[in-house]
Amino acid sequence: MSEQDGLLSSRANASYSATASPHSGAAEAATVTFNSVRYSLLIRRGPPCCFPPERKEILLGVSGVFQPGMNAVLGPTGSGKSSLLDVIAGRKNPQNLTGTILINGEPPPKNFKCVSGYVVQEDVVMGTLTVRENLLFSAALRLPASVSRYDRGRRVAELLDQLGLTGVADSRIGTQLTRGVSGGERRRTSIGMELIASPKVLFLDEPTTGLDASTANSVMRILRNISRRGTTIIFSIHQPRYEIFKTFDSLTLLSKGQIVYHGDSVTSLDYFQRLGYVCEMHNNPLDFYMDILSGDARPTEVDSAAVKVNFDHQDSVQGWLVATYQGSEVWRDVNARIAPVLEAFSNRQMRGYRPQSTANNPTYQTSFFRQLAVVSQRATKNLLRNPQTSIAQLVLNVLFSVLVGLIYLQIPADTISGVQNRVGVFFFTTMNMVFGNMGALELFLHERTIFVHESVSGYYRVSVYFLAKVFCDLIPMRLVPLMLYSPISYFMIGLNPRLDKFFVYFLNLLLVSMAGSSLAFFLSATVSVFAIATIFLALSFVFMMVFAGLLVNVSTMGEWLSWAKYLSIFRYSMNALSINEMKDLQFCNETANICFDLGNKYLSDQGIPYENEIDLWINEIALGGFIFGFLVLAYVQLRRSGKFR
Ligand SMILES: Nc1ncnc2c1ncn2[C@@H]1O[C@H](COP(=O)(O)OP(=O)(O)OP(=O)(O)O)[C@@H](O)[C@H]1O
Repeated sequence: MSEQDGLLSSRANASYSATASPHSGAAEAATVTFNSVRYSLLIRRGPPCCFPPERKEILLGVSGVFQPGMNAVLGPTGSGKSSLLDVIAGRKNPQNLTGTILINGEPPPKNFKCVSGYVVQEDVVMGTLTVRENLLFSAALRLPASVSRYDRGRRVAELLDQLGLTGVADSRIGTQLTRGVSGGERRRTSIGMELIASPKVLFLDEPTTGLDASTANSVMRILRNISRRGTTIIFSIHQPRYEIFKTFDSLTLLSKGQIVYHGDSVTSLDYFQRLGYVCEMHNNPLDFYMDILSGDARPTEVDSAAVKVNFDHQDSVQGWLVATYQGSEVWRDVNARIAPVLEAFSNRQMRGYRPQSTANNPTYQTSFFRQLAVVSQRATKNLLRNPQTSIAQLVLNVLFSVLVGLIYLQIPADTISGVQNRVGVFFFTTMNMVFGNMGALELFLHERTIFVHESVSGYYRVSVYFLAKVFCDLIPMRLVPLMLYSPISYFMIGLNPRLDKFFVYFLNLLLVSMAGSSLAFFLSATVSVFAIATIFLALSFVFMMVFAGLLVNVSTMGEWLSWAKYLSIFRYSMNALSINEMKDLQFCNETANICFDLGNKYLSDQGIPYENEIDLWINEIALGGFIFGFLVLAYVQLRRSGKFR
């Protein structure tokens, strides 16, 4: 078996079987074996023209075994702790990986990301929901559909109790604007969301970062209790205190992507003592290890192998520590545990064994429609508990409709101002509909970390999140305000009183508003910095506005530039509104008592086709095309961002 095959067949196949845990009381447990895992990335240091991409090695052939219990991964910042966790958890692009990862001697199943738990460093709990609601959300999506609502509630109550969260179960988590539960309670909620489905392997990326010493201690004690029920807990951690060190079963020390120690945490002190490093009595061993890795601590007795080491030079110390570890008893012991597992797997493969395909196994615990219901419910709750933006949108629309109604109040169809006022009102209204959508940029940007985490962890399909978010935005933020804006403005202005004309006006405003917001959704799913997304959106709108037909007559534009009119949602909207109102409209000079066919003349002068019924609808179809196109692009971008961490 090639190493590549071993690891990456892991992605392709197999459900993973359970073996008895070395820990008492564990009915099912998982032992993670990894061998020669290399992870590298192509990094570009400048513009593609001048800087070819360079390969950066992040993990340089690391091997080890994580058993049920508390497995700590430590190392200086940038040593590759998070990368190691992500790689084992199947959250990195397999194209950048080589090596073997086995769970209980089998390649991890394709849906390993969904059946294991991963608590990320960032906050990924919904701030507007309570602690209990967040856990219920996870339970509704991560437990099989066959588990009843009652049982889900019970499981959540059990977890709240286990994590010491019962007292704050009905408190909101809190957002940037409103204070909620404490940092420790928030972190425990994140852990609870991952524990819902009782994963056999739980990964935690720096679970104590940002917590005070006693909260960090209580989080680690909880994790230790969970590990004693047979869960393999693998976590990275930064400079924990001694109390926390005592909760570890195994310790992995990483330095620049290489392992300098992987074994029992208790005997780690003896190991370093044998290298000549003596930890003073009151020194925290983990602080001491960090000092060793950085070269700040020196062996008190330097043996012959270490004579050539330049202890003033970190790379020299690191190279010596790695080499010493690879020649040590500790490594031989690790290797003795890895080798039979690899051999057994390789023998099975040679005998023609192919891991059971999971291609037909459901990756998600729940159906598309159930996911849609649960995610939409959360999005609606979020909106109702954070109503400022939707109320502002509604109020602004009413204010603008009254304003535009007062400015253009009951416009007459006279020869002097009739055409100008109508064109003015269409431009103003279209501009209002398009620029009123700048807020839609928040849609995917705001919750990106939560979405990436939940999508990678298999809470729901990307399409579910996309549909839930889009509908929960379009209905309250675009459709409802428009239902007030359209009748107020239309009838105050005094446009054609025919009901069918009003409906075309309403439909057109809805389409142009949706087209503008769809472009905003696309940018929101593509760009991760709000300010940059705003600049792109504003520039696109201004570009489209120039070709609307009011600021410049597009029929007189040079051919080299006139194609741009087809990219303007302003133009389609202006054309449709103009045809709807002006076609066959007579403009009269009351003093001379004479009427002119100025409506048709205006349309002809602007090069707007209007004679056939379809001429109006082509504009609405084009707006529909923009909506569809931008939504598809937004979905594709969302899929891309929700694949790997
Ligand atoms: N996507 C990436 N692009 C560029 N460099 C990366 C990327 N991911 C990781 N690295 C680099 O790989 C190295 C290891 O990163 P990793 O996040 O795994 O370290 P870490 O030990 O977890 O650090 P920290 O303790 O600061 O979280 C770092 O030098 C980091 O800059």
